[in-house]
Amino acid sequence: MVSQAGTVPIPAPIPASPAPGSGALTVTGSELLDWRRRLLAQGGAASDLDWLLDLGGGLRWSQLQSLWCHPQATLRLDRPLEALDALWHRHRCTHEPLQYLVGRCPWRDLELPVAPGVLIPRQETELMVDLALELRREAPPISCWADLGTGSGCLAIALARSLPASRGFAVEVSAEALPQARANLGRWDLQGQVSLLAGDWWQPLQPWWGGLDLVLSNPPYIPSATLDGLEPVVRDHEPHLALDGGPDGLLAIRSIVAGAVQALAPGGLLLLEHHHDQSEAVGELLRAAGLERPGVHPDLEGRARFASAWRPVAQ
Ligand SMILES: C[S@@+](CC[C@H](N)C(=O)[O-])C[C@H]1O[C@@H](n2cnc3c(N)ncnc32)[C@H](O)[C@@H]1O
Repeated sequence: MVSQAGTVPIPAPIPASPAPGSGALTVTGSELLDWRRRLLAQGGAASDLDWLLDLGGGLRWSQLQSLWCHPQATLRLDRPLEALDALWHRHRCTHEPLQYLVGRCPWRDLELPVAPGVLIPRQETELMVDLALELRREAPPISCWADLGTGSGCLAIALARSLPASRGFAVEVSAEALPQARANLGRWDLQGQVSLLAGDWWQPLQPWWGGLDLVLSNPPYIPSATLDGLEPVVRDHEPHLALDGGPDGLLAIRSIVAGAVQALAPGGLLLLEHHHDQSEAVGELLRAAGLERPGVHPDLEGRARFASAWRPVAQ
């Protein structure tokens, strides 16, 4: 929308990382559209560049669209075009994910700080929180839960915000991810509600074994041999500890499922994300471990991407 004064209102504040480079923060619509045209002529996807303009420059997509009709409007960016240019160039040359370059990733209703060494939270994972709450709708209230392999802390933060009266645990083994998860939990003021525990899957949760009403995990599940075939933006920059699920992709899932009967509370729920072709194998692991009512849940494209199962109440 263009204001009376002909200035496109840029909503505030991208919590600004200091803008690299120098240059004017105020540009006209036509300057910006020329700049965009020039960059795209050199290659790259328009959707990626517009993402950078949004998250890196503070220019929402709808505001960009309005410039086609109002190229004379002036607007204020969070970073000068020279700095955005430099980030785009770096992304195109090195395949570094834009999320790492701007230091943030939109996920559910959050803008999560992310950095190399931490998995960039994925869209499909957004579904896990609502799925878990829906599955538990008829069950007793959740008082204690855990997120295994918390990475940026995305699932733990979203779950804690949805269940403010609960106690949560976020487990992570990566020395690079732990400080990011700690900072992100602090950013949403959740340190008192969610304890961040360093270690291997269930091990740091030992004092709470038998008392966890809900455990979520998006573990590494990509078969090792497949990693080389991933897009360079993922393969060369995201942490393999977060991706590599061993020879058949099920190494981490096996460990998590194996500990679930002991660690979940009676009647507790385990919910896992997995690769699109692992649904059957994960279901078998859940049944073989003594969990009951295994469930298969689709992502937004209808592919089976989540598995759930319950610890029997009487055991
Ligand atoms: C696929 S990522 C998920 C991160 C985050 N939960 C998300 O959904 O974006 C898997 C996470 O598990 C962590 N991880 C790998 N092995 C682990 C282990 N043995 N114990 C605890 N966490 C582990 C990785 O460091 C990574 O952060």
